[in-house]
Amino acid sequence: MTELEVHLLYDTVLILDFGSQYSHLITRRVREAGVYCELLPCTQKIDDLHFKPKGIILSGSPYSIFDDGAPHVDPKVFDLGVPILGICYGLQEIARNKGGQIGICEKREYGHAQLRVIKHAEHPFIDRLLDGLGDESVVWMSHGHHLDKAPEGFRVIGETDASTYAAVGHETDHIFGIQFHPEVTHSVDGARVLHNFVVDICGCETNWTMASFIDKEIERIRAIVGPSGQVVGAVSGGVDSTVAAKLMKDAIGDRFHAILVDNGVMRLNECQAVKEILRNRLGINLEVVDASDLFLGRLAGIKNPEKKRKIIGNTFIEVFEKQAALIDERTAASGHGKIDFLLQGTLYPDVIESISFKGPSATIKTHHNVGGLLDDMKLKLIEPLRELFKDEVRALGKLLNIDDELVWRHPFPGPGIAIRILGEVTPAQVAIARAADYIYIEEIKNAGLYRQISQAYAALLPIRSVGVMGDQRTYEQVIALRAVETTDFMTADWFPMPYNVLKRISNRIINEVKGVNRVVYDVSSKPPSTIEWE
Ligand SMILES: Nc1ncnc2c1ncn2[C@@H]1O[C@H](COP(=O)(O)OP(=O)(O)OP(=O)(O)O)[C@@H](O)[C@H]1O
Ligand SMILES: O=c1[nH]c(=O)c2[nH+]cn([C@@H]3O[C@H](COP(=O)(O)O)[C@@H](O)[C@H]3O)c2[nH]1
Ligand SMILES: NC(=O)CC[C@H](N)C(=O)O
Ligand SMILES: [Mg+2]
Repeated sequence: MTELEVHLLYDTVLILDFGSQYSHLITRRVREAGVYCELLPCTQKIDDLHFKPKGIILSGSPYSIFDDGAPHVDPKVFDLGVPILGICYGLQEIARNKGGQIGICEKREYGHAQLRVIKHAEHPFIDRLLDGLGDESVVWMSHGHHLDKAPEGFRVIGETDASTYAAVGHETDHIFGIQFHPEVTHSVDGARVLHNFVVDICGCETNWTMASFIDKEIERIRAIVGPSGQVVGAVSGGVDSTVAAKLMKDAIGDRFHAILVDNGVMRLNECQAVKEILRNRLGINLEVVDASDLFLGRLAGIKNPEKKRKIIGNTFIEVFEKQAALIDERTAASGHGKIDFLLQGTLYPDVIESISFKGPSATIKTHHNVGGLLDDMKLKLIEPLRELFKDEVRALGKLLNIDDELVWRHPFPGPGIAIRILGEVTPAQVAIARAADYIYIEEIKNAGLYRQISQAYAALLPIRSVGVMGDQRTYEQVIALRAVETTDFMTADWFPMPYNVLKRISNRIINEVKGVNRVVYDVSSKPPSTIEWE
């Protein structure tokens, strides 16, 4: 099946990650240039690579190149004969391998710098990297080491006041290094530099578009599933699983079975709404399996967030397995094969996170994870979105004619409202949290702010406070409103909600939701807080 992998269908640039916090951005910028690329840890052995990249980018790194445990690249990258671009630490790594000299900056350079472009009429290939930048360009620097001497054969193509070797290139080996970071928007012509590298230097075709992806992916799914194979998919109504489901439906029609598990902690009216939207607008026959009693029964008495998450994750698996078996029975006479495949909406950030060369990071939260389904099920995975970022998924959704309402939906976690009710999850608490959340989102939409906010929800706190309503003392619970802005959900800023909107929301929640007499607004960023309260 390897001939169907995406990196064999598109010209692919390989980005080797040395742990910089900007490595994902390099990936984003290259894709924005219309070129497909993949991020792998810098420890990737070239002999184990399943494809030949058209070019390689070495990222920056928080390490000092002189550190004992500093990460290093497989020297075989230099034997592949493809263009290489080193960024910051990546440049230093090139120098280390090619015999240059690296030294410690007298003054750590952090922030903006003026790059002066140096042209070489007699060496036209190296001029390509900074082509179109004019004589000078503002770049962004973040380093404490720099080159004291470039390796043999490298010429300076750009300098700043503090860095003599701000950009270097090798005319015949096609190896380049830059001390600045082209991937951050503070480098004004950064996107142009990366475009120059992947297109004009590596010669990649700029055909990575979501339109071409659709055709290739549908073909790929058909080849994998075969003419009679059947597929089940866990579909939540979230944008990822909806887009994945639409692709699958377009590829194999009614041999795809979408299942939404009602775990009793979905948003108000959510299951029915999702079912109707998916059926009426996308032609996907989604089956809602009501397992709310099972989930709520198992959650009874549980206060610990991690326990809640695990119970919900495991129960999902159980319900899902049972359902797949039922579908097999039901379709036994259809002439279709048995269900062999499980559709997942895994995105590239999930994949990237699990490949870091530093190994897995500390567990902050156990994300309910469909991946867990696999241990017990013999189903093989199909993950059409595995190579995509969330904004690419949204673009894909639009091309697949999925409504804006679905495409721009705020993400909703699998464990749902259970991790937004602090303390014990009971049907009564679910009802309060749901009602408050519904009003909150409705008012955000009324105010025209839904798209500006990346994710918003109401959390129900387990504490009571004193209030006065109709001259009576009340002693009731607190709703905490959360709204964040983020692109990647790894970091997030709290959203500056206009006061008049807050006022309306607070009024409505206190008046309309029984059991709540106080509303507060969460002004914490991630980090150090997280988006969900549990
Ligand atoms: N209630 C549910 N029923 C069936 N599958 C679910 C349910 N909740 C989550 N899933 C599965 O878990 C996967 C991961 O959930 P996740 O919330 O990350 O993605 P999503 O719901 O598709 O999109 P979004 O991130 O926008 O909410 C989903 O793609 C879906 O396959
Ligand atoms: O499908 C999911 N299953 C989970 O278990 C889960 N936990 C958190 N989230 C979502 O992940 C993003 C980051 O959330 P945190 O800042 O709370 O970790 C936010 O978008 C959260 O809603 C989940 N999604
Ligand atoms: N941003 C970077 O890649 C920094 C590389 C290295 N840590 C230095 O300080 O020079
Ligand atoms: Mg979701």
